[in-house]
Amino acid sequence: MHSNLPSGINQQWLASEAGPAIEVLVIKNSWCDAVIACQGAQVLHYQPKQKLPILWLSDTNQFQRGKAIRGGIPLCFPWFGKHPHQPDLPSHGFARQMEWQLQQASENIQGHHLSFVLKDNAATRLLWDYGFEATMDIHLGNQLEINFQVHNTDCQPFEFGFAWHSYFAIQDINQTQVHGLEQLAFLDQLSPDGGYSHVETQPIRFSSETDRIYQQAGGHYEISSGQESPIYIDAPECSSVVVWNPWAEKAHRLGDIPGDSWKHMLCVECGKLDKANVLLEPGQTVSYQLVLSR
Ligand SMILES: O=P(O)(O)OC[C@H]1O[C@@H](O)[C@H](O)[C@@H](O)[C@@H]1O
Repeated sequence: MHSNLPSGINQQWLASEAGPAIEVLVIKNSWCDAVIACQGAQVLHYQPKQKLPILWLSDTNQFQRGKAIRGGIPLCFPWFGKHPHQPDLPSHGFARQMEWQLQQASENIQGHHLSFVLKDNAATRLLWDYGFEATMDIHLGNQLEINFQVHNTDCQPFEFGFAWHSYFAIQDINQTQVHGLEQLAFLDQLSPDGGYSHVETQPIRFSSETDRIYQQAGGHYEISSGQESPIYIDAPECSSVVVWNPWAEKAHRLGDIPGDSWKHMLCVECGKLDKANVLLEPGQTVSYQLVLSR
């Protein structure tokens, strides 16, 4: 229970039949409406005033503590995708399944500001045996700004990968385009040939399952879909971008993408991953920023 939350923030619990509920902070200010889960410090909803929501969130989430929430902005950390040596470890790391501590919540004329921290503990040590402190600073104003910081508190270096696995709300995948990744080599995760040998000259359009990793991304992208106003994504320090839509068949295999809801979601995931993983020396800190607007 958090005492002294500033006005405009309400603490709520998302009920789960499967066990303890998930704590969320519901924010309303003159700029936006938003919902943030303390599990994963995960933004679940962000809607600038007079505009459509920017993020997609599954209707069928069970909000079961310790289980990844499908939608919003889960953070993949300290690895992306399958663990490189131990495939039985959780996909996309453990940060999205863990409870982050709310350290600070404040309000000013530009909106609300929340600061969450996750430090190594017995559970993280079992999965990744390093001392670390990760901070997620979230500003909820006329744009959504997230600053992610990793500090190495260990006495040895470690390597990590991360991505904001953002699920964007789109009108129709068949009418959607992503601008900003033209002319860049990408790894097609669905193609058996491997390697960063694929390049497209036009904005990305979608007509089947798509799962691509770009490693030399420029940091500025735009998603346009039908008549809706575009979504702008800025992540200047993130050279890796994953573009993912599961299409019908994989959506039905995965949890929490019911019916044709896969047509209304698109993941554009900014971070540093795979061959762009970050090596952090003891005592060092690195930080990355993500800004979303519409
Ligand atoms: O179901 P998860 O673990 O959230 O992962 C969803 C997807 O995440 C994407 O980032 C990957 O590129 C996909 O291959 C994967 O299927």
